[in-house]
Amino acid sequence: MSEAVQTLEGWYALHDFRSIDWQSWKASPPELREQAMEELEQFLRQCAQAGEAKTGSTAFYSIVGQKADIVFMHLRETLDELNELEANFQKTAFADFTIPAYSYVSVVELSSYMAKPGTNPMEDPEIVARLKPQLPQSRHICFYPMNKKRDGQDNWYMEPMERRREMMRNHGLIGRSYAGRVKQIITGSVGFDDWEWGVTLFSDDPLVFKKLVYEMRFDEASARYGEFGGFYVGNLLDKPKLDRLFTV
Ligand code: VOV
Repeated sequence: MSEAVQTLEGWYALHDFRSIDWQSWKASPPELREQAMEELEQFLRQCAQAGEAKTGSTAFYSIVGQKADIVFMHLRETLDELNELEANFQKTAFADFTIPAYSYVSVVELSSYMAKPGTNPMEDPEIVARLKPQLPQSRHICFYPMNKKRDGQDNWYMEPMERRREMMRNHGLIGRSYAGRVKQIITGSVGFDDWEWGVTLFSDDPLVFKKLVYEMRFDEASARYGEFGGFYVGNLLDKPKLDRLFTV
């Protein structure tokens, strides 16, 4: 049996994608829409408080295309808190105008392929910060789930540790060449959701997503072993954009 890589886990993650029921939104009286927006903004303020208290982080983006209209990405200490957040949102008047489109449950993960031997990673503030990250306010988000293949000769899980380490080293080198232009949050979802990892990328330039993902397609870890689910891409929903989006 190949040796399983040790992983470090941080905050739990929920990606909550919603579509807007535009027909109901347009047909509802202005007071109800106003109330719904107020309750959404209150929910977002509560989410922001977790960021200020460093007990979690939430990102809120609109989604381009028909897969969904908005996404909340929540990071929290426990699955219970994620459940509470879901319920708190459902209780808002705004949620009545949304239709669940997709969700993804995972946990922020770092694997130890690149770990320095003989050190305790949890004593490294940089590692702790990566396990419990504050989500950036970048202009764009890109999310997709992925697997490492188990198919005949192309079985990631049958590769010896040293081979996998080498491939992850090359993967990391490509990633590092995008430093400062993109932030990646890799969340593990084995046992939690339908794919093995969630990949969430943040950047101010959406073309960086395309170029990075494309370049990685030629790298062995992705070229031979990567399997990918649907891609969701979107734009930061700040207050002016939120108001514009829902004004009818
Ligand atoms: C944007 C930059 C970037 C950088 C710097 C980077 C670096 C690294 C390092 C150093 C490591 C290994 C240690 C760790 O930190 O876990 C990883 C790990 C991982 N990655 Fe990565 N990755 C990036 C970006 C990045 C992207 C864009 C993707 C999607 C791949 C694609 O083809 O679409 C990805 C995937 C992953 C996955 C699924 C894992 C876990 C694999 C496992 O078997 O455990 N990743 N990644």
